[in-house]
Amino acid sequence: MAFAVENEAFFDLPPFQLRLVHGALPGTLADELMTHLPAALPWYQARLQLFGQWHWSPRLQCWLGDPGTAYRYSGHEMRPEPWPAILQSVRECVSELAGTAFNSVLCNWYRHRRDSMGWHSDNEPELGPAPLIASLTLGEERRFQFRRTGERRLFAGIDLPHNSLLIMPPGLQANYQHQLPKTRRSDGDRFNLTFRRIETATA
Ligand SMILES: O=C(O)CCC(=O)C(=O)O
Ligand SMILES: [Fe+2]
Repeated sequence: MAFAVENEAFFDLPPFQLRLVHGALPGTLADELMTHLPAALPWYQARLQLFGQWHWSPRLQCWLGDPGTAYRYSGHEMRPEPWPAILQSVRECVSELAGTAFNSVLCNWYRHRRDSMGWHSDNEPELGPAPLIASLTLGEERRFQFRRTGERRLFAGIDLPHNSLLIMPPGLQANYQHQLPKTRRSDGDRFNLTFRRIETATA
């Protein structure tokens, strides 16, 4: 079930409710980010090992955070890069909307419709047992999908338009997985910034 109030929509993934805020950032800031994110962030393409074979990750990414927010991901210690000036007000705006003091962000750049992210949940131990994750989309609209952990059947899909913020509440990650599949529909650049709070931060 889904319903909308003014600039927000709510989606039930029982027993959790997701909140999608439309027009999350001032429009001029969202447009400015579209122009400047490619050069302003330290993007790279990761190499991933899958069933013994090495592949290029189907997207660009980078990890930003406060000092002390190192993070283990697929067995690698990820040292965050510092926050660039262009993201300071974005971080404040997203923290305010989500009511959470985020100290790190994973940035993803989907360059075209064949870029994607496979099924997973954001359940790294550094995030604590029940993290709240706030996911900001800029650029091309793409569909974000959910399934219950341990099931193959698709449970829900939510279209994430430009300048929207999806708030995934505490508890969701332990019970649902999500993915961003390839698509045939849209083909432009999409940036996604998933704001997180590393509970084990040392600084
Ligand atoms: O691109 C998205 O909307 C999702 C990204 C994501 O799931 C993640 O960074 O963990
Ligand atoms: Fe995720």
